[in-house]
Amino acid sequence: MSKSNWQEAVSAISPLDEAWVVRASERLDSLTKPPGSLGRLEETARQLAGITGELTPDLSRKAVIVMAGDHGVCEEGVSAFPAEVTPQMVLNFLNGGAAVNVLARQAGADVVCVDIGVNAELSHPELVSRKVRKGTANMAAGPAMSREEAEAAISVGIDLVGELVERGYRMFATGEMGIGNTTASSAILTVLGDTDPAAATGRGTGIDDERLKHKQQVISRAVALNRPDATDPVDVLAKVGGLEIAGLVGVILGAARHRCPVVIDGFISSAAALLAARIAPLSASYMIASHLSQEQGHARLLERIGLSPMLRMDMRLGEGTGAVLAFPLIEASVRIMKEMATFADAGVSQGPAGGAEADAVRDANLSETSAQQASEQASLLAQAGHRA
Ligand SMILES: O=C(O)c1ccc[n+]([C@@H]2O[C@H](COP(=O)([O-])O)[C@@H](O)[C@H]2O)c1
Ligand SMILES: Cc1cc2nc[nH]c2cc1C
Repeated sequence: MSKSNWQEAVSAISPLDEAWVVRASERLDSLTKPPGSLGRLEETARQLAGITGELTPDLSRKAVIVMAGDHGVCEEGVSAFPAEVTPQMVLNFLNGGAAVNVLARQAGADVVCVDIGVNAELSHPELVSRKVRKGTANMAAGPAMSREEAEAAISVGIDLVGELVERGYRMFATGEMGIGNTTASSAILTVLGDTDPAAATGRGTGIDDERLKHKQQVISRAVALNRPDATDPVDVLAKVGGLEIAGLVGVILGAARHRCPVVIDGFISSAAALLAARIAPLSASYMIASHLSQEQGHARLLERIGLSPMLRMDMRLGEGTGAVLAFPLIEASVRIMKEMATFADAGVSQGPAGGAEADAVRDANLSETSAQQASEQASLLAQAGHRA
């Protein structure tokens, strides 16, 4: 059987370039600061070098891809908001009035809004119309979609990233809109994260205690009915996932395929990231976790992928809002590499004071620092892929 285009993309994902991680480490240790003192910025600079094969990649052309889809499981009363909010918010994104639009403008990023599975017929000059089907089916009554539909939605994400890379985009953020999609994401965490539905389920748009219990029962019912195979991530996606989640799996795989960093937003995006990491373990090293959502289960999802979030903002909106907030931090790490003076340039003394012996100690420490950090990071990134 010939490979589908998404399987081709998966086979084309390669590991980070370790030689560039080491080069980045050496550069970082030559800059006027104690080694390692810029913490996560340094880690990000090394990761970006390993991803792009450049010390100072130009990531200024960047987009948040907001995948939108409806969820049949809304019939079960699992959300605090009605399903019609999904198409209404799509129009809000297109008109520039949603939170993600504001934060994207602040970060100098473009918002690309995709109809991958909204029930309504939507039309707007800026809308990317790639509907795979009108909404998922209710997973509490049968599979959310067929395997073919899940694969088609993954391909939508991969193809879109390919098109954007052609147009010069070099960094991506994941965003989504779909009333009911925290139910799908919690079901994914339950199955792939081997997690009790109670620990995997949160309040989404803001449900009360009674509805939360009901939502957990709906998830347990959907998992028992569909029996997704935890060793087959595409089966899990088709049976208890969502079209926009599948589209984001494609965005993540596509970014990794094109050696671009992909910034992961909150709970739903992280469910897509866990699926992507299970489909293609190497894709995990291209991910940057932006923030820790308030949604119950998010920390566990990130831990299962081996990611640690950059920010804690007590947000739980989705849309890509947290991911877009992290863009300037990621660009700051490139700027550090580009603009900071080295010890030699600035005539700043490096390491412990006094004598040839101190110099020798310093040199030993420094070379250890570079090599150690680079190899630690390479192995952490490899482990992230391995764990997922
Ligand atoms: O990303 C998150 O962490 C997040 C947490 C809670 C809710 N959301 C957003 O809220 C919607 C899903 O919530 P719900 O309650 O309808 O399942 C969907 O449009 C998401 O973008 C997003
Ligand atoms: C208003 C609204 C905006 C959203 N953005 C993402 N999910 C959302 C859910 C609601 C209800």
